[in-house]
Amino acid sequence: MAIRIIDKQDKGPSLFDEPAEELKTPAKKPREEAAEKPAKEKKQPPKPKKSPAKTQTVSLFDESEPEPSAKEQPEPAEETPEPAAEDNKPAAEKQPRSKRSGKKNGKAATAESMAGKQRDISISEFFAKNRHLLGFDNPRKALLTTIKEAVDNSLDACEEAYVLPAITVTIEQLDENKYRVTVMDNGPGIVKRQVPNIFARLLYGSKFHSLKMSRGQQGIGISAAGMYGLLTTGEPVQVISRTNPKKPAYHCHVQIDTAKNVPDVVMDEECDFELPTGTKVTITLEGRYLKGKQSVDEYIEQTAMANPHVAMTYNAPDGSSYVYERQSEEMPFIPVEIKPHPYGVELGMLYKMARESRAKKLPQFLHEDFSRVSLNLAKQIVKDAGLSIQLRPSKCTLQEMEAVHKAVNKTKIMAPSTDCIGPIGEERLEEGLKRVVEAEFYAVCSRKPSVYRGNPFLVEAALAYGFKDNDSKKDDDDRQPLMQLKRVANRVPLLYQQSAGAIYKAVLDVNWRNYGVSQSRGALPSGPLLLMVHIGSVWVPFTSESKEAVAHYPEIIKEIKLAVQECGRKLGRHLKRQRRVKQELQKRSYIQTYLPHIGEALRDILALKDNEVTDVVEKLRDVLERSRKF
Ligand SMILES: Nc1ncnc2c1ncn2[C@@H]1O[C@H](COP(=O)(O)OP(=O)(O)OP(=O)(O)O)[C@@H](O)[C@H]1O
Repeated sequence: MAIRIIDKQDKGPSLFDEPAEELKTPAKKPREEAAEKPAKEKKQPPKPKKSPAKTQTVSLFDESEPEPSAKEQPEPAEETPEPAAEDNKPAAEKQPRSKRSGKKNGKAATAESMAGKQRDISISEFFAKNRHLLGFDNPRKALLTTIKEAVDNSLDACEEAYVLPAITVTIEQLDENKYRVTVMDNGPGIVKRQVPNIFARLLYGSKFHSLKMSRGQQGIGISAAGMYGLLTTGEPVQVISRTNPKKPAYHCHVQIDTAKNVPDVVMDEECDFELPTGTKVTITLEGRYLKGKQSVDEYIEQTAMANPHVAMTYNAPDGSSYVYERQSEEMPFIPVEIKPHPYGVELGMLYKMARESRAKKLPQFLHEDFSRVSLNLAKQIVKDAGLSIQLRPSKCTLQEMEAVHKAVNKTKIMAPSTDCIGPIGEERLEEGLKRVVEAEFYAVCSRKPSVYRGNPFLVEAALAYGFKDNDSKKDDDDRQPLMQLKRVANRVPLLYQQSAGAIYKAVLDVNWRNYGVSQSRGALPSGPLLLMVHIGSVWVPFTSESKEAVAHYPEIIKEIKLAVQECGRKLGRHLKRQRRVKQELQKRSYIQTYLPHIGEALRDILALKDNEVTDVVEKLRDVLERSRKF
C-alpha cells in the first residue's frame, strides 16, 4: 500500500517513522543549520493558497529496517547453553529454529538490542497508526468525522461567545476519492498565535479541563481531521479566522509534524474575510460521499434538529444545497463551569486534590473544591469521618482521606447544579421529535441530573409511536420493523457503533413487553417506534476517542433505563387505553347490529306501533352513544 506525502524540501517532515535528524523542515530548522544553508533554501516568502509542489510515493510499511548495529548484535548462538534434553536430538534439530527451517527469520533480540529500540512514541504517531480510534477507519466515515469535528467546534465556539450560530458546510469532490471540506462559522474567531496548535497539534484544546457541557472535550478532533487529510492527500489544513471586525483576517496553511506532535506553518498572511468575526477551515482528504444512513446528510439533518437555534447551509458534493432556517431566535441554555461533585470522586483523586489544596482546614477544602458542599455540611462530613476540623488537607494521610471518602458517601448531598448541563427540555424534545416524525403518540422524560465518577450528567428520552416511515418497511413475512434508536450526546447525534454503547444496552434491558410492545430476546422492541435518548454531561464517557458510543457506567445505564421506562409507562397506558377503546367499539358495534332486532322483539311482546319501535331504538342508540367512555 502506498500513499503520497509532501516533498520534504517543500513541506517539512515526512509523516513516517524516519529518524528525527532526517526530518528537514525549513521553517523549524535550528538556527545554525539554517545559517549554513544557501539563502534560496531558507523559508520562502508566503504565497497564498499554496498547494503541494511535489509529491513522492512512500511505502506505508517500513521495508528498510536498518541492520542492527554491532552493539545491538545478539549473542552468538554457540554461547547460549542448550538445555540438556536437546543433547539427545539429531544434529539438525539442535540448531536454532530459524536455521532448521532454512528461513531468515531475523535474529533473537537481547535486552540490550531491545533497549536500543525503546523510545518515546509521539501521540500523533500513535493516532496516525490508529486512526480508526478517532473515527477515520474508512473514507466514508472519515468524511463524516471531519465535518462533524469542524461543525461541533463551530457550534461550541458560537455558543461560548453567546452568538447565534450561522454555519456553512461545503463539500467539493475533486476526484474519485478526493474531497475538499469547508466549514465556516460566525463565531468569535481564533487568535493568530493559537491557530497552528489548534489545527495541527493533537491534545490541544480549551475544553478538556473545564467541567461544563460542550460538544468537544478532548482537544483531538479537528487536528486529527487535519492529520488524516495530510496523510491521505498531502495537503495542509487551510484556516482563515478573524477575531476583530476592524482588523484583517489571519490566513494560514498548517500541517502536523507527526513525529513531534507540533504544528508546521507552511504559509501565513493577512487577508480579507466575508464575516466580521468567525472561522473558515478547509481540509482536503480522501473520502467517500454516500447518501442514506450514517451519511453526512443524516448528520447535518439531525444536528439541525437537535439545535433549533442554528442557521445552517449545506452544499453537498452532488450539487444540491440544503438550507436549515433558524427555528428559534433564543440562545439555548449556556452551561456554566462548575466544580466536581463529591459523590463518585474516587479515593485517589480525593487524596490528590487534598494534597494539592491550599485550604488551611479540611472543611474549607471540601467546601471550596467541590460543588454543593456548604461549610456546615463539610464540618459534619469531617466529624463523621472521626477527624479534627483543624486538620490541614495538604498534610492529610491516605487513611484520613479514606475516612473522609467514606463519610462523603454516607452523607446526603444535594444533587449537582444543573447550570453545568443544558438539558434540551421536555417541550423542545417533543417539538424536535414532531419535526422528524408525525406520530399518533409522543412521550418525553427529562431526568434530574445525577453523578458518575464525580461528573454530573443527565438523561432525556423522547418516544414516538405509531407513524409511517419509509426507512422501516415491514419485512416480507410482515414482521414489525425494529424500533429506530437515535442517540445524542451533548446535542451531537451519534451515528456509529449503536450496539456498543450504554444507551443500546439500557434500552435492551428494559422489558418492553410490560408496556404492551413486542420484543424478542436480546433485541430492540419492534413496532412503529422511534426513541431518542440524549445524554448531557460535563464529560461524556465515550468508549473511544472517536466519540461514537457512551461507556457502560452503571449510573448512566440506570438513568437511561429510568428515563426510557418513564416513556415506556406512558406508552403502555396509551396502548392499554387504545386496546380498551377497541374492545368497547367492538361490543358497541355488536349491540348496534342487534338494535333493530330488539325493536322487532319489543313490537311483538308489547304490541308497539312502528313509530314507537323507531322511538325506542333511537333512544337505545342514544344511550349507547352517551355512555361512551372515550
Ligand atoms: N471554529 C472555531 N472557533 C473557535 N475556536 C475553535 C474553533 N475550532 C476549534 N476551536 C478551539 O480549538 C480547540 C481544539 O479543537 P478540537 O476539535 O481539536 O478539540 P475539542 O473540540 O476541544 O475536543 P474534541 O477532540 O472532543 O473534539 C477547541 O477546544 C476550541 O477552543
